[in-house]
Amino acid sequence: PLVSGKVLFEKANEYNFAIGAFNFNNMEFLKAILDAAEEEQAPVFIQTTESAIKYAGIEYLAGMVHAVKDKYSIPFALHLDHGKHVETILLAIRHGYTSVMIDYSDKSYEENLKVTKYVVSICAALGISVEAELGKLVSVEDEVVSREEVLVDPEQAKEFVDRTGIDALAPAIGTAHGAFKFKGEPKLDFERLKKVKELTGIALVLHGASGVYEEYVEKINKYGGDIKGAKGVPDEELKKAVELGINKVNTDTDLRLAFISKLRELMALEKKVIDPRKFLKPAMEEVKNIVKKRIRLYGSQGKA
Ligand SMILES: O=C(COP(=O)(O)O)NO
Ligand SMILES: [Ca+2]
Ligand code: NA
Ligand SMILES: [Zn+2]
Repeated sequence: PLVSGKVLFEKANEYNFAIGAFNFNNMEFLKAILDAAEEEQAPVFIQTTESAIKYAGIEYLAGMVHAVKDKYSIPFALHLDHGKHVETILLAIRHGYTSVMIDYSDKSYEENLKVTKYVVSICAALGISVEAELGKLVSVEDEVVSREEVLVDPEQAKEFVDRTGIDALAPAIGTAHGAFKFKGEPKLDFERLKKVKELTGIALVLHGASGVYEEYVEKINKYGGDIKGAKGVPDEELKKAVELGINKVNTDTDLRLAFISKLRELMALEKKVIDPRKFLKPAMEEVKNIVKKRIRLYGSQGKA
């Protein structure tokens, strides 16, 4: 059933595992994610960004979720990912979202604090969980920016959590969105993550966490794509981040790579097909497979 993100954050934080937060913007991805989670008996966050809402319309996205919510035995939250505008937060609440992220990490600390407090005051009354972010999601290649400038400051995180009352915090520790996370070797600031957990004790969220697996990158390049140099967070690093206190792992790029690699392959090989379902169904299966793999990596299988 559809539940508040609060119960998911609390359980993952208490039992020290992570819950997958998988992005969707259409029926195929939504069905693949929920079917995978049901088969793994794992709780999940299903989440939409503001651009997903622009693409499909919130009525379609929220409507599909509410239509199927009682078909699944696992608890799952419908989460607004990277809510950059309070208006979007309010729209999501009106459409039955059960968790929201207010992302003011690109604004001043004071601005982030003020708006986050306001969102918490609304959501707390409604039993809706609130996630916020501190620091910037940019891959920290030393020559580009100094780590201090962009990564989360653990002391500041402590004050931010105490003054806002958020349910979960996304601390920037060196990851970045998309398929090109690192130029050199992947580098997550585990010391910083450890300090944030010790000081705040709350549920933590890792953004830009996709693994960007070689098999999908190669397949995309083989069948007409060109994403050479794509690199993500290695499984071992991800596991270490979960051990150090990450409780929600945002996963978007891995699902895209799985879907597109299968789509490109079939588009290249099946020259007589004109029924989209002949391509979309196998592509959905690929998404389901990668979601199951990531659920197991996060340690949340069987934790429904
Ligand atoms: O942080 C993410 C997704 O990150 P990836 O691009 O690594 O899947 N969504 O909010
Ligand atoms: Ca951000
Ligand atoms: Na989020
Ligand atoms: Zn993100």
